[in-house]
Amino acid sequence: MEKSNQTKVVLLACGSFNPVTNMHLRMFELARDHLQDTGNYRVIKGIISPVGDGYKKKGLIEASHRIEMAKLATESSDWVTVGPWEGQQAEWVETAKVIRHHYEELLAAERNKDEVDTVKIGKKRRHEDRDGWAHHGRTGVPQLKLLCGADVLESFSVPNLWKAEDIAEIVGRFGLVCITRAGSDAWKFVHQSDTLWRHRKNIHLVKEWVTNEISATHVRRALRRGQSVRYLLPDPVVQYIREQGLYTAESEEKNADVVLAPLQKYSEGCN
Ligand SMILES: Nc1ncnc2c1ncn2[C@@H]1O[C@H](COP(=O)(O)OP(=O)(O)OP(=O)(O)O)[C@@H](O)[C@H]1O
Ligand SMILES: NC(=O)c1ccc[n+]([C@@H]2O[C@H](COP(=O)(O)O)[C@@H](O)[C@H]2O)c1
Ligand SMILES: [Zn+2]
Repeated sequence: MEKSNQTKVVLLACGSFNPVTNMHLRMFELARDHLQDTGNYRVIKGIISPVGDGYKKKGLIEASHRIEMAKLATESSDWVTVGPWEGQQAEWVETAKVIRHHYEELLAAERNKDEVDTVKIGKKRRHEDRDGWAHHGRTGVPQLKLLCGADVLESFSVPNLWKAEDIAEIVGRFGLVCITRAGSDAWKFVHQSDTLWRHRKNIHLVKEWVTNEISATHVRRALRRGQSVRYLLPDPVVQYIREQGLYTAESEEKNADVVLAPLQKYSEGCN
């Protein structure tokens, strides 16, 4: 039941989605259950944001295909949608920037809703927290949280992959919901990082008890070998891959000799 003191939340998942799998969709369901079980949150929307081609990950096929597959995969969901903006950018976009973009969209939508409602406009407050990030005190604006798997959380410590200030902004200003597996050391990881520990109240670790090892890498491998991927991906996605002839030995070699965009950017010291 909806309570007035519940915080509305939108979940944003950034990743390759090369292709989107049933596990990616499960992440959203697990995260929503976890947040709503606390009694403090109401999850109103989920957004899948496939990364742009500029990310240069090995085997990454065109964003237009990955966006289309994500749209087909979410046709059956009444709350998870696709955010195509990131995938449409020519250059790779840092995740913190992607979150900011979606937060601006939420604010704009809320502004449109109560533009003429002077009572609500009267409630508008802009305040800054202890880290200096502006928050909009308007009651209607949902929180936007990044949804990811434990591998992304653990990648925070890979040298030259993430900027420290981006990590601080993601966990400090927005918040993180992370799907972990039984036996995963995500809590230890949070404990060992001063930034993550400082913002631990904004980090929700969701334990997945029924472990599911579906990975896009496995799916691409099976497709190259002409094996069935049915029930690993939603049927419309399987059909699209077949129709378009996606995921071949050739596509797996894309970007084989290129450095991943963030590593390129941050190792050059031009951040
Ligand atoms: N089995 C899983 N359990 C928890 N999170 C997962 C799982 N698979 C993917 N994720 C998460 O889904 C998001 C998108 O990941 P990504 O597109 O890399 O999928 P993937 O299946 O890991 O693909 P790949 O094998 O190409 O790395 C990331 O946040 C990742 O951590
Ligand atoms: N510094 C950063 O903002 C940064 C670094 C590495 C990966 N990422 C993002 O994390 C996601 C990881 O996706 P994959 O697990 O498919 O590689 C992508 O959306 C990528 O853009 C962001
Ligand atoms: Zn991955």
